[in-house]
Amino acid sequence: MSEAHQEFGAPGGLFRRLRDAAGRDWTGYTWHPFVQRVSDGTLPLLSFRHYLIQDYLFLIHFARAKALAVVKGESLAAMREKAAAVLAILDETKLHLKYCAEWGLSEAEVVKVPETAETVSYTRWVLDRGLSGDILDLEIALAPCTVGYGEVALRILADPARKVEGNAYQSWIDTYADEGYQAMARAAAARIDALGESHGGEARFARLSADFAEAARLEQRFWQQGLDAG
Ligand SMILES: Cc1ncc(CO)c(N)n1
Repeated sequence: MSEAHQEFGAPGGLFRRLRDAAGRDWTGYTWHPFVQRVSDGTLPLLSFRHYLIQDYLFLIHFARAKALAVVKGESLAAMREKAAAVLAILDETKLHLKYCAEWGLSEAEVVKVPETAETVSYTRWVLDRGLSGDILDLEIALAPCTVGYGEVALRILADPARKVEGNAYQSWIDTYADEGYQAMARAAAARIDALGESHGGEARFARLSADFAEAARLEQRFWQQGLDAG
């Protein structure tokens, strides 16, 4: 896999330092077997379906966590960016509902599905980091999600084993490869870099890096629940 991460964060900035420090937790997330099988088209539909329904429920709570970043935003520019990100998350759910509609599942049916432990643990952990910490703690908990899926898409585009023709998961891939999503992911990494400067990232590195790696492991478990359902 090439240099997909070079897209996100500045050299020497807090985002790249956290990503590098997360090591295998990060690569195990962004190149999880679930992702590889989306790329080569061999993921069982049942796996994808389980994942996508849980991801719909995930995004509802993730939007709430992003909204907390509006509340905790320390500048008008930050508040605007986060408000737009809340709307982007709510837009992302259209992808999920489109797939669900193809499977004959309505939104009313999807929201009735109970959240799994993987979904609850990840989303409520992010909310808790934001409630108990400051804006940097919250953004660190949010960033692996936003930036990670940007990297996932770039890894898939660069994958020699990628199935391009007739890949059932192509519209999922397109959503995250889309320039609008990629720009949001780059902006999220840039914000981490800026907050690192303004909010003492250096002195707080040990805790921030533990949180970043924790989010990456929670993401891995999120993919894994899909694989296990296949
Ligand atoms: C679990 C998870 N992480 C990240 C994203 C990207 O928004 C998503 N849709 N779901």
